[in-house]
Amino acid sequence: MILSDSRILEEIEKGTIIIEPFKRECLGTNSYDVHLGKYLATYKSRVLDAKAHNEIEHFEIPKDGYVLYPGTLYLGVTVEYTETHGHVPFLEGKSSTGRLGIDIHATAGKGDVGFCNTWTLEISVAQPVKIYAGMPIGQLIYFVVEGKIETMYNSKGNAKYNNKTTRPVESMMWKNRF
Ligand SMILES: Nc1ccn([C@H]2C[C@H](O)[C@@H](COP(=O)(O)OP(=O)(O)OP(=O)(O)O)O2)c(=O)n1
Repeated sequence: MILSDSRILEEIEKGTIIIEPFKRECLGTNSYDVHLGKYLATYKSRVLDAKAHNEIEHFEIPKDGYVLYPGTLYLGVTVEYTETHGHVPFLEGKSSTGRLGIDIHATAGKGDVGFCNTWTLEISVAQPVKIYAGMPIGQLIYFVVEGKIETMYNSKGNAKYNNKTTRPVESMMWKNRF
């Protein structure tokens, strides 16, 4: 089950869903629109190593926009900081971004119960496209979770992406033992 607009509002009232900043006009029928933050990042190395800590460099999107090109993975970040304490948040694209050939996640759309942070976007594009800080970039939807949560994401010793930030965060795969 996906939360409706009125249920999302109820959860916000209770404090079990936090979206900052929150604007009523960004609330859709059963989703909330999130926006592209001003920081982007790319990996320093062209060849990434899944066992290594691949470093990124951050840069700001200029006021008059920044052109993204195919063949490069850009890490972006939502303007919105979110907390979700009782539901499973999912980050989805928007039809309007998809129609511009912009993918906002490579494989991960699901969030965890207890995730408290801005969302890192794994951006790739089908053809060159200019993007702007503050543009609508995706939407959050909230699923009802079935069953008791034993380990909330925010208390999990190995939660890798819960350190509050306004910048995109690189892959922390290197922290996994494999
Ligand atoms: N495009 C996405 C998808 C998810 N997340 C956030 C919300 C999730 O709660 C958190 C962790 O996502 P995953 O569980 O998919 O990531 P991992 O399994 O790699 O990390 P961990 O071991 O920390 O769970 O990252 C994000 O910022 N951007």
